[in-house]
Amino acid sequence: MRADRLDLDSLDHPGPEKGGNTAVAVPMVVIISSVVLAFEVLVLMHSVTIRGVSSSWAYQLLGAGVALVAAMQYSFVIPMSYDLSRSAGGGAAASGFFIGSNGIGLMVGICFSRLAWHVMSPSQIHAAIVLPVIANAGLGVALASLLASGTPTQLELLGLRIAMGLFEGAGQMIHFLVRQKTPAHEQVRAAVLEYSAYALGMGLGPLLSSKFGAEPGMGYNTPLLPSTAAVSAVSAAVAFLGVCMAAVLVLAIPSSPKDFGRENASEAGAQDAAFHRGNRAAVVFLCLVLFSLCFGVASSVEATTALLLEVDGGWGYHAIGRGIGAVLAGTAVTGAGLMAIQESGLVDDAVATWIMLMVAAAGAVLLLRTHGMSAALAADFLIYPALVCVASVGEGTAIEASSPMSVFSQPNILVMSSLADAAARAFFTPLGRYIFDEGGRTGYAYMLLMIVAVIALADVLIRLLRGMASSEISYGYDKLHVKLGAQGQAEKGPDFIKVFDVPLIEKVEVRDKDCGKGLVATQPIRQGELIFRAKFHILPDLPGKVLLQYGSVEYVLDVFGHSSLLRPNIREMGEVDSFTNHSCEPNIFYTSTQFWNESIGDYGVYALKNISPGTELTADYELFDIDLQTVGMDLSPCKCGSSTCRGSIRGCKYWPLEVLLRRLAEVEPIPRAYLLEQHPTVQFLDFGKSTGLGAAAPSELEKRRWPITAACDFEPGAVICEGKSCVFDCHICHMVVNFPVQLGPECWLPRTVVFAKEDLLKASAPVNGVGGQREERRFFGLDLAANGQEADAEIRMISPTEGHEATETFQVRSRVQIRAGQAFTCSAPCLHIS
Ligand SMILES: C[S@@+](CC[C@H](N)C(=O)[O-])C[C@H]1O[C@@H](n2cnc3c(N)ncnc32)[C@H](O)[C@@H]1O
Repeated sequence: MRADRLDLDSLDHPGPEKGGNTAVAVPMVVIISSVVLAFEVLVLMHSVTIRGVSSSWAYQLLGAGVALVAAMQYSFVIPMSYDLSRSAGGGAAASGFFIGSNGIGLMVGICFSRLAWHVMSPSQIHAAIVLPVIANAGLGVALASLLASGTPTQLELLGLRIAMGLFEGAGQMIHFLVRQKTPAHEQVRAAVLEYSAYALGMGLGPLLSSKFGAEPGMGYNTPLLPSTAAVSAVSAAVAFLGVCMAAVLVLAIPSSPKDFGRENASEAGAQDAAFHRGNRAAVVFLCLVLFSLCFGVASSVEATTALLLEVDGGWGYHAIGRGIGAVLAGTAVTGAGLMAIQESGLVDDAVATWIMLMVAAAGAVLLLRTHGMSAALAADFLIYPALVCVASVGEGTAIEASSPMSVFSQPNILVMSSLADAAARAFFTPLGRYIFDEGGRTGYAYMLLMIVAVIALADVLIRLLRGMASSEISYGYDKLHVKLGAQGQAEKGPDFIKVFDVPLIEKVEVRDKDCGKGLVATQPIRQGELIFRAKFHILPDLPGKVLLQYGSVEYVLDVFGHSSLLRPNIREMGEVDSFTNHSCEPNIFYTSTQFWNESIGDYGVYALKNISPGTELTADYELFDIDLQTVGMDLSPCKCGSSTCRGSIRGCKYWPLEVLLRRLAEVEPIPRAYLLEQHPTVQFLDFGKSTGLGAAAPSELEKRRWPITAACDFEPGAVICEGKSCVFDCHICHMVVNFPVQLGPECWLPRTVVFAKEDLLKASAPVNGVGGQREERRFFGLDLAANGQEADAEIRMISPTEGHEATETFQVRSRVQIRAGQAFTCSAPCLHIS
């Protein structure tokens, strides 16, 4: 098919007709860049809080915005690049090299991002990612001025293309962040959104530049590349360099930002358990192959169609710019359509991918069978958008299969796919033009069909391997499903083992803080106040994700990252409270569990201090009954920033018990004092320390009482304990007792016990002789024997009566032998207050 062979040298290039319109081009780029930039900065600074839009959507829009700007800049120069490439000499392959040359800058930028992601802390990353965006906007202005000014040189244009690639690569840090904030089930959507925005930018760029930029055929000089052979060697070397850099980056650099290193260990363990290692490697590898082939073919089609239109059709640069711009903008529309289809659940990823592959194949066949220019453009219209969408599904799939602590972490997969993209651009663009030049339309069309067939094969293999992995996952989920009844699973897909639909808490909001998400007060909160009642859920100790719907915002909780091991095989996961961060100077405190059964329970979250709006609510994790290392949380170093920060937070079991109990005793009276102040009808009794008494843990989960028992064996007549009693009005019926339990020598556990009405009556005796409205009883806190029943012990008052409401001391003596750990009943003294 040598008849199709292109003779670039024989082309008659138009000379420069006029300079660009600087006055229009610069403000255009400034305005577009500024709008997108302002949006990005707003999202980055978290001042965009749109109710009804999940924060993960906001991040995905941010990623799309960044991609749009990068693509617009990249493609603004495309018509010029075609012109530039031809003046460089070296034939079709050389022109391809010019078009793909920003891949070199891209690779360097990607390496920079990946290193920065590792070296910087999360807060530094948040601050730093604004920089590439700002630099990019500046570059856009420079580009517009240069092109509009009239006579850019080859070197200037090449420099700009490489700089564009560099900044695009540096902007990868933003994509790392975006993908980190995107839950697994939204990764494909995030990728499609990003690549659609990218394609839209690629479409807008040539349209804008053909309208406002410099005219082509201007004063380029100094041909840079001499021959096709040299260009082929350089592009193969660039592709090889990309592969090597990917290998070094993913193997040598840990996956997480500086302080997040071990935090994700349990998550990694969970995901590793759900996804066989070999399968993961194969899935990621195949996704990358698919991804780079798709992008390679897409960029090759884009550049080759331009060549075809120019050489065969005699199209001018502006017409080519508009045509290709329209194809790329069409990609954005296809991407949006794909997203809409995915969101509506009409077809799944597999069906959508296969439809698009068939469309791409139809495009190649069209190229094979027809000769007109409109058919060539139509083929581009069919192939380019379809393959970009397949590529984005491939990248999303690879990220779904990521595992934080392995080589296949999200940042690593993004680096690998970006480098694969850069290498594919650098390699396939000249290759496509070269094959077209050598083999004509037919050869080129066969090449495309062959690559589409390889992509299809890769897709089949990926789906087979994923199917094997997901059957492993679903085994675990099925068990959970049976046990827990995973409501919401049907609508939300198999990603979630549970959906917690939580009403808004009046004074609290979830916001991004230095240690990830945190709870922040939105209104003043008084010391001791009950801020909210927090619910917790009992889950099996298996990996999985839970969807937390808080008002209209959705958060994803990871079972291993957001729950603690309650006992072997059972975990406890809170709802909004899962976002409470630790501080060594906490301002909230949890009361003991008030209620729980086999699936849920709740506890009170109280303020230890007056808390002003905007202050983060923090608890002291070392007051919880958990070993942070065992549950996979690592707070070393602690980032609470308080002046008394203990530096490393490991769990209460590492504290001397005496110190721990003293600290518990310090905080418990605070909510209690507030409660008593707010509710004068609640009576409080400090029973006092007693060496003779203990408390038995409830034998079954549903029992919430902690029965009082003998701490050791007592012979008949022995003194079991001395305690404090008080008189209360039976109609009020609220009694809170501080009942310290001895755990060792000088080691007391303060315990607040709330007596319900029936327990109150059992633990008190009627006081005779007081008239009026009040029906009064004396409260002892111990179970009294019912009338006619033999009591195991006897209560005697030992302190002088100072008034009928005064607290009085009593003594308990055993009547029979009482064994250690045994619950016992007492006989009440005869009470008469005149
Ligand atoms: C229960 S979660 C709290 C919510 C968490 N910030 C999030 O975004 O999901 C506990 C995790 O928060 C982080 N964290 C909380 N307080 C911290 C602190 N004082 N210093 C360092 N990391 C902290 C740790 O990564 C810890 O594993």
